[in-house]
Parts: sequence; C-alpha cells; structure tokens
Amino acid sequence: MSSSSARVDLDGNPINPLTICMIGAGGFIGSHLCEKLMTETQHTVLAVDVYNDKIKHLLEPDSLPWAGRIQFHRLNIKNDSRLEGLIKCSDLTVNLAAICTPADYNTRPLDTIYSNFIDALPVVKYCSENNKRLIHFSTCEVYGKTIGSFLPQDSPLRQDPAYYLLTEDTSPCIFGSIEKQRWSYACAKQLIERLIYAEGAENGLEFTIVRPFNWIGPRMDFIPGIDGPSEGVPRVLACFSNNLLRREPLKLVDGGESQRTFVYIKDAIEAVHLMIENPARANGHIFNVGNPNNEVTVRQLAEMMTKVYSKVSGEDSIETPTIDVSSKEFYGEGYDDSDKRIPDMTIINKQLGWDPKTSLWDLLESTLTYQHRTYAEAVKQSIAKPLAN
Ligand SMILES: NC(=O)c1ccc[n+]([C@@H]2O[C@H](COP(=O)([O-])OP(=O)(O)OC[C@H]3O[C@@H](n4cnc5c(N)ncnc54)[C@H](O)[C@@H]3O)[C@@H](O)[C@H]2O)c1
Ligand SMILES: O=c1ccn([C@@H]2O[C@H](COP(=O)(O)OP(=O)(O)O[C@H]3OC[C@](O)(CO)[C@H]3O)[C@@H](O)[C@H]2O)c(=O)[nH]1
Repeated sequence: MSSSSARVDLDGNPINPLTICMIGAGGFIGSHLCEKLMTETQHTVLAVDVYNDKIKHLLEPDSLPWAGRIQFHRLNIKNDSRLEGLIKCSDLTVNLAAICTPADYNTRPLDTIYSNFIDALPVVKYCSENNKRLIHFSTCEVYGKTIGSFLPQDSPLRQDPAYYLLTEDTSPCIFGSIEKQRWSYACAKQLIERLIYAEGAENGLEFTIVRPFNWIGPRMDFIPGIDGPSEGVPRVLACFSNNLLRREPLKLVDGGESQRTFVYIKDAIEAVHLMIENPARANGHIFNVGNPNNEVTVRQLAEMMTKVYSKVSGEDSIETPTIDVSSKEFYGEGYDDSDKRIPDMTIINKQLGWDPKTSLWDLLESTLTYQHRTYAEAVKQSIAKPLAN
C-alpha cells in the first residue's frame, strides 16, 4: 500500500509523519515494525541496535522506495552518549531492547535484570526530561502464574475465567520464590513498568506499555548452529523449528503441559501501529496484545508444528516426534514456568478496536514455510559436513 498524506487516525484526524527512535529495531519484533512503517507509512525510523541482520533488507540498496526514512545507529544503550540525542530529535521512542529468552533468565540473572531494568532507566529518563512520548515493551510474564494454578487440581473454580484470565488493571503478579531465578526477567519488567507509570503520574510522561503474549513468526530468534550459537536455546518456536529441520524429536519440557496463546507477528504489529498513530487513545494505558483464540498446551503446539512442517516440507514426520525432558535438564537450576496465559482483550479492543485475526494453523503454515525455505538447505549441509571430514 502506498502512503499518502490523506491517512487519518481512528478519530478522523490527519496523521502527520513522525520521527521514531526505535531501540532494539534489529530484533524479531523490531524488524517487523520497521517493515510495516517503511511500507505503509511516511514515518522516519532511527533504528538503534547492536545488530542489523534482520533489517538489512530495509537498509539497502539506496534505491529502496523508503531510502532516507530509515537510518541504522549501531549502539549499545548500556554505554553510549548518543542515545539522548537520538531521543531528543524524535517525536516518539519505542523501546524493545531486552534479554528476553527464558534460557537466560535463570542462567544469566544479572544480565537479565540489568538489561530489562537498569538499561531501560536512561530511556525513560530522557523521554521524561525531554517531554517525549514512550512506547515501552514489557511482557505477559509480569502476570507470572495464574490464581487458578494454586487451586486443587479437581476444583471447579479452575474453569472460571476469573481464576485464569489475565487483565491489565486487576490481575495480580504472582512470581515464585527468589531462588527460582526464572522470575528475574518478569520482576525487572514489572519494576520498569512501575517506574514508567510513576513518571507518568508525577512528571507527566506520555507512555504506553505493551504486554506481548507469545508473538511468533518469521525471523524469531535463531536456528542454533546456523545463524546463532550451536549451544544456544532460543524460544519455543525456534527450538521446535530446529528439531523439525534436523529431523530430531521435539523436546517437551516437564511434559509440555504449560499452556500458551500464540499470536501472529503481523497481527500484533497492527496493534502497535495503532498505538503509534493514536496517542490520545493509547497514552497512559497498558495493553495486553495476544490471541486468546489460539490457546494450546506446548505438547499440542509440538503436534501441530509436526503436522504443518510435514505439509510444507513434503517430508514424513519421524517415528518418535516428541520426547520428554525435565526443566532442570533443559534450562538448569532455578527454572519455573507460567502455567497458562490468556489475555483479556477488553482494553485494547475498546481503546483501539484491535482484534487478532490469524489462526494458529495458518500462522504456523506461513512461518514454517519461511523456516523451511530459509534454513532447510543450510541445516542439511551442516549435518553433512562432519561426515565429509
Ligand atoms: N516476542 C515476544 O513474544 C515477546 C513477548 C513478551 C515480551 N516481549 C518483549 O518485546 C521486546 C522485543 O522482543 P523480541 O522478541 O523482538 O526480542 P529480540 O531479542 O528479537 O529483540 C531485542 C533486540 O534488542 C537488542 N538489544 C538488546 N540489548 C540491547 C542494548 N543494550 N543496546 C542495543 N540493542 C539491544 C537486541 O540486539 C535485539 O535485536 C523485548 O523487550 C521483550 O521482552 C516480546
Ligand atoms: O524446546 C522447548 C522449548 C520450550 N518449551 C516450553 O515451551 C513454553 C514456551 O517457551 P518459550 O517460547 O521459550 O517462552 P515463554 O513463553 O516461557 O516465555 C516468553 O514469553 C514471553 C517472553 O517474555 C518473551 O518472548 C518470554 O519470557 C515453556 O513452557 C517452555 O518450557 C519446550 O517444551 N520445549
């Protein structure tokens, strides 16, 4: 779609081109958000990250239709004095930068806490001091475990949505004990949310907080040994994709009984786009962004991915498609898990009229088609190499 000055917001007001400082623009969500802003709007993006592999296709060649509207700034926000200048010359800052892979939360808790709390502090401060709007990415993990998970297994109350539905302004945040270092991430995210909220209340910071519920799609994380470390453990979509590409059983942590709702990245990006262009409706709000209709256990996810991958690759599935592993074996000491995550969509629907559209089967079909096209050949070669030596 071509962008035009006639575009209007949800209240019929013309949308003026913005300059957006996007921190973490080189990651999974950032790459899709940059793509959306380049192809469908006239906004300019100052893309900040330490990596740019996932947005290279948007940065060059110079003949791209949006050339001049996206600039990459390779900087680490931990220690770079250029950050304040970039925030100052933007209308809006979107902060996506974080360590956000569960394998790191209990094994690198200090890096996790620094990344998700300490490193975000200057971003909040510069936005507040310079009267700049901030959209900050938090997580559904701030809810932790559901109230329902503490009820007896056979309690009929477990079926009552009041005991499991996660609502921005009423649900409690329930984390495990301190030695369960899994919660280092959720706790750091919760504290930065509280700080942003306090900056809004005391100093008038215009903010929106996003709580993503398992956004998945192409370019998520990495395939170990291909475009990431061989021993690295990415999030579940990439772990299972890697197993399917290598024709290995998918590993189900603690029986694969945890439940998740998965939303297609392209649906979720629509929601962020609406937040960017409708500040009067988005400011001061915390938004769940997920797809309550796409709930599965991790075991069901594994089964569905196996079927979809067979369809898109034309390969039969292996004889033993899944195996069970303990969380201690897979993630190490201090891992814990959220039992169930269903987002209440009332607030985002009321404020922005947003609803997710894509079914889990359809989103897996397009994502696994991408995974197969992008990685199958490289994985085959990496498997063949040691044999050839
Ligand atoms: N993908 C999801 O489903 C999901 C769910 C919950 C929360 N989130 C949150 O959304 C945000 C983006 O997630 P994502 O899935 O795109 O993750 P990602 O890891 O793909 O992207 C994060 C990006 O931030 C960059 N970054 C990290 N530290 C940096 C630093 N100090 N300086 C500069 N750049 C830095 C990384 O290089 C990376 O490119 C994170 O804050 C995450 O906690 C995502
Ligand atoms: O090979 C595997 C990998 C994972 N699991 C289990 O799948 C569940 C989901 O895991 P994952 O996608 O890695 O992450 P979480 O949903 O637990 O946490 C994320 O949610 C949002 C975010 O904040 C950022 O993305 C992050 O914290 C889980 O139960 C794993 O144990 C598996 O069985 N096999």
